[in-house]
Amino acid sequence: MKNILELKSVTAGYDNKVVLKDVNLTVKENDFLGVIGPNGGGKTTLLKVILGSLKTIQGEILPEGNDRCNIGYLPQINQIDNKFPIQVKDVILSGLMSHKRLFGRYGKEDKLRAGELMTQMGILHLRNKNIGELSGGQLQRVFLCRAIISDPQILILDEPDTYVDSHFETELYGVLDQLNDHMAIIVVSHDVGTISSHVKTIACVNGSLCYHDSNIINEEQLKTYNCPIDLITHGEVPHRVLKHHH
Ligand SMILES: Nc1ncnc2c1ncn2[C@@H]1O[C@H](COP(=O)(O)OP(=O)(O)OP(=O)(O)O)[C@@H](O)[C@H]1O
Repeated sequence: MKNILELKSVTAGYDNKVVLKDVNLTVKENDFLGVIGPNGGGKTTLLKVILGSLKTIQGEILPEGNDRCNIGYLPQINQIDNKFPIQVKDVILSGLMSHKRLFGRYGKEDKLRAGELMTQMGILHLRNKNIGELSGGQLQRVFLCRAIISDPQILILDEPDTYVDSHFETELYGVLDQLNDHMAIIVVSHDVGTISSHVKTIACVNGSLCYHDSNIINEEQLKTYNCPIDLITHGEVPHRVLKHHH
């Protein structure tokens, strides 16, 4: 399987504060990586580095610059400004913006693709609504369509299970399983249990990054990875932290 993104000895942070130290990570085609870790451990910082919105202090990311792979990104829903008066269909099409020349218009095919995705996510009836009128789960679906409309090589989701009902959560992971046939997926979650049965491998981020080449991980391993279980699960600690991948 081909490597599509590599982080080599990356150190990153803000001003003089180092948040991630000496991080190594390789993403291959068809990877489905779950990123877990305690609050403030650096999960979002890792995503910013991968997305190129935060410069590294040290280390390198391959491929460099313009050769960087195409990445689709679903931000945390609470970071989205839904007061901005924009319609659902235009939000989804805006996922193609960086692929269009400046002032490039969306073509017929782009609009058809947006329609297909909205149908797939069950939100076609919302296409002319302003995003401010949507529920958290509906907004999540809209931004997922936006993230995948350009058919990226890697899809990154930051806490996609927040603000969604359990029905959509199951549906979401069903959609992700399908997408994983032709794109790598990185999903950040606080909740080990939720992502457990869907990811193929796991990275624990708590200042450093420990890669676990399996979706089954136990409490002991989490401790050695500097990822204390009590900090990353809500409520009861499950006996078996992660289930088998089906
Ligand atoms: N823009 C910023 N400027 C300065 N410090 C920041 C900035 N963003 C994050 N930090 C700090 O970096 C550390 C890691 O934050 P980050 O958001 O990456 O963690 P996280 O693992 O995603 O946390 P959470 O699970 O709470 O979302 C925290 O101590 C945070 O306060």
